[in-house]
Amino acid sequence: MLNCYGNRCLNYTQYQNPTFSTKTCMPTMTSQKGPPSCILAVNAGSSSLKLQLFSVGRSDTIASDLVPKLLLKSAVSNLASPPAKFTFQNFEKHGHSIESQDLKDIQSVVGAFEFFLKFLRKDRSGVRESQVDEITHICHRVVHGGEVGERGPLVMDSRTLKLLEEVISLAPLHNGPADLIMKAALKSFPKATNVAFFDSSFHNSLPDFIRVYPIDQKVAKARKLRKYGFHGLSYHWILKNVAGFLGKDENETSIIALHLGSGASMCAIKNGKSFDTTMGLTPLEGLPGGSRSGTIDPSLIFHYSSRPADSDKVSSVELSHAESILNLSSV
Ligand SMILES: Nc1ncnc2c1ncn2[C@@H]1O[C@H](COP(=O)(O)OP(=O)(O)O)[C@@H](O)[C@H]1O
Ligand SMILES: CC(=O)OP(=O)(O)O
Ligand SMILES: [Mg+2]
Repeated sequence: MLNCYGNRCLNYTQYQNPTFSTKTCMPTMTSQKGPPSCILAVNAGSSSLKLQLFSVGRSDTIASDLVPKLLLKSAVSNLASPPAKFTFQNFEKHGHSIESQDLKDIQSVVGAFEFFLKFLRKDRSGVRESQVDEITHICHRVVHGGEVGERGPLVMDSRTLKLLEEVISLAPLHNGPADLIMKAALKSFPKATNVAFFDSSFHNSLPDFIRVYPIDQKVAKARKLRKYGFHGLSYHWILKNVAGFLGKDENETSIIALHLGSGASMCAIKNGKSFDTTMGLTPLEGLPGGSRSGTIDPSLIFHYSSRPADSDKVSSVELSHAESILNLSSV
């Protein structure tokens, strides 16, 4: 799969349907329509949009292997602290010079994606029209996969988009924009296969005693309230590179990894699998981030939004009810 966290691709296995290995969360991609020609990788984060375009060719050594070649790298960053900044680097253009400009009117990752698509087709981008038309696959980083994304990547169509809409409320800062970007991509590239790769899939190895919150289990099960964990694509990339650096197999590599960006988390990786991570049901839990509190006393929210000392407010009743849910119902 292609990873937009680094400027190199990790591995590219043949694209079969896609199925995937639950062990590594890496997909094997088969296409009914034949091998991919150009792949666009899209990483929508909370403060930036990062994009890379690859062409895919046959390996010189093993004919059946497909090798991606990085053609361009682009980003719109600073979305959480405007003005947004656009960068674009075409590796096929002489000098590989980076184009850079402030985008005063772009405030969202969806706006950034639309700007990128327009720029791609401009002469200035140096990207041939035929290359854009050859985009056969678009790989999207999607933060929350909920239960449908547990086993790995999904080809996006109206049915899978609908399934994913159910988890938007669990990661509104990320999944909402990703949903809009996937819809825009399906519209702009109707012939391309769109695949969602989930940050949460890497953590499907969490042991039950970590995954389960100490709350009423009937409610927890019915509403799928449990630890999911995120930044998994980044953690897999870190794992792969650390294992490579140490000359070990991934399943013999145990590390504590930190992803420190606009969203921040930590992950304990034991023998190549996520064992514990700081983010939970949503990307709010754990370390504080660029625009989020991270873990706070769960009662704080009720005290923050109500004033229990004001006797004339009913909110004090609501407050004690809310706290009793957290206290008594957790037993
Ligand atoms: N070299 C750096 N030094 C300090 N902070 C950085 C550096 N690189 C990135 N950051 C921080 O990370 C943020 C971007 O985080 P990132 O995770 O890449 O984006 P996103 O949250 O959109 O995925 C920036 O807003 C900045 O605060
Ligand atoms: C999951 C998450 O927090 O992602 P990001 O760092 O891109 O905001
Ligand atoms: Mg990020």
